[in-house]
Amino acid sequence: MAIIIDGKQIAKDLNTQTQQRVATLAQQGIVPGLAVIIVGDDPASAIYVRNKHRKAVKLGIKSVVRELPATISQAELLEIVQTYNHDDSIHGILVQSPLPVGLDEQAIVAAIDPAKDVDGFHPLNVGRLLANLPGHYPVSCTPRGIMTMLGTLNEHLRGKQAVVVGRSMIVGRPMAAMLLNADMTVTIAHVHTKHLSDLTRTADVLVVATGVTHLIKGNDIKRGAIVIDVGMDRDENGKLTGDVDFDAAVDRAGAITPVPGGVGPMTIATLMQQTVDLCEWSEQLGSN
Ligand SMILES: NC(=O)C1=CN([C@@H]2O[C@H](COP(=O)(O)OP(=O)(O)OC[C@H]3O[C@@H](n4cnc5c(N)ncnc54)[C@H](OP(=O)(O)O)[C@@H]3O)[C@@H](O)[C@H]2O)C=CC1
Ligand SMILES: Nc1nc(=O)c2c([nH]1)NC[C@@H]1CN(c3ccc(C(=O)N[C@@H](CCC(=O)O)C(=O)O)cc3)C=[N+]21
Ligand SMILES: [Mg+2]
Repeated sequence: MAIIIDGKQIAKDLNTQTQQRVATLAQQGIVPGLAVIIVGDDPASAIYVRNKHRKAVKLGIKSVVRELPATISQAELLEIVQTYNHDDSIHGILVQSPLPVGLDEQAIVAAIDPAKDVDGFHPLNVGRLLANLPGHYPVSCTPRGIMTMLGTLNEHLRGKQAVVVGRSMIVGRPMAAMLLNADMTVTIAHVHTKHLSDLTRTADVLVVATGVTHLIKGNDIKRGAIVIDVGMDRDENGKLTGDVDFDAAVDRAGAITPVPGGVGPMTIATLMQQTVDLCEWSEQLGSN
C-alpha cells in the first residue's frame, strides 16, 4: 500500500504559515490584497472563485472578486486589469480561466503587471521559470503546490525520471520546468505520445494532468513510484475523480495523491502563499 499524500493536511499547514505571515505584516500596517476577475457564468469557475475568496478572508488577506458579464469587451477587460495594476492595495491579480470565447486570454494575461501576476502566467514569469533564473518571481500555483507536496516526502529527486502527462500552460509545462529545475530527467507526454504506458512505467515521479478520467491504470505505474493526480474529473456517476485509477494505483505506487483532497487544496493554499509572497516582495520584506 502506498503512502497517501494528504494534500488537505499539507495545505492546512501551509495556510497556518501564511496566516502567521499575514499577522506579522498587519503589525506593520500592511494587508496583502488579491483581486480575482471572473468573466461569464461558468458554474465550476464560480465555485473555485468562491473557495479562493473564503480562504483569503479566513487568512486575513483582502480579497476583491470582480464578476463581469460574458459580453464585456477586450478593451474594457484590459482597462479593469490596469486599474488593479495601479491599485497599491492589490498585490496579486488573477483572471480565472477559461475566459468566454471572443476574449484573448494571452493578451489579458500579458497586460497584468508581472509583479502582481499571482498565477505566474505572464510570459516574463514563464520565461524566468524556464530559464531557472534566481530571484523572486511568481510561478503557476498548481505545480508549485505539487513541489511543496513532494518536499514533504523527503525523497531525493535529483537524477531520477519524471514523466508529466499533459502540456498545458497552467499545469504540464510549468510542472516539467520545476521538475527539471529540481535536476530530474523530465519527459512530457501529450495526445500524440506513442506507447504512453511504456513511458509512464519509467517514471519515478509521475504527474498526470489531462482531464481524462482514469487514463492511468495500475499497471501503467512503476512499483514504488510517486504518483501525482492533478485531474478533477467526473466519473459516470458524476462523482469527482482523477486522471489515475486510484484503487488500482494505490497497490503499485510508493506514494499517491487522492482526488479530492490532494492537489486541489494545495493549489488554493499556494495561491494564498504567493499572494503574501508578492506583497512582501513589493515591500522588499521577508524572503519566502
Ligand atoms: N487540482 C487543481 O488545482 C487543478 C486541476 N486541474 C485539472 O487537471 C486536468 C488538466 O487540466 P489542464 O492542464 O488545464 O487541461 P488542458 O485540457 O489544458 O490540457 C490537457 C493536456 O492533457 C493532454 N492529454 C489529453 N488527453 C490525453 C491522452 N489521452 N493522452 C495523453 N495526453 C493527453 C493534452 O494534450 P494535447 O496538448 O496534445 O492536446 C493536454 O496537453 C483537468 O482535469 C483539470 O480540471 C487543472 C488545473 C488545476
Ligand atoms: N486563473 C486560474 N487560476 C487557477 O488556479 C485556476 C483557473 N484559472 N481555472 C480553473 C483551475 C482549477 N483550479 C482548482 C482549484 C482548486 C481546486 C480544489 O480545491 N479542489 C478540491 C475540491 C473541489 C471539489 O470538491 O469540487 C480537491 O481537489 O480536494 C480544484 C481546482 C484552479 N484553477
Ligand atoms: Mg493558479
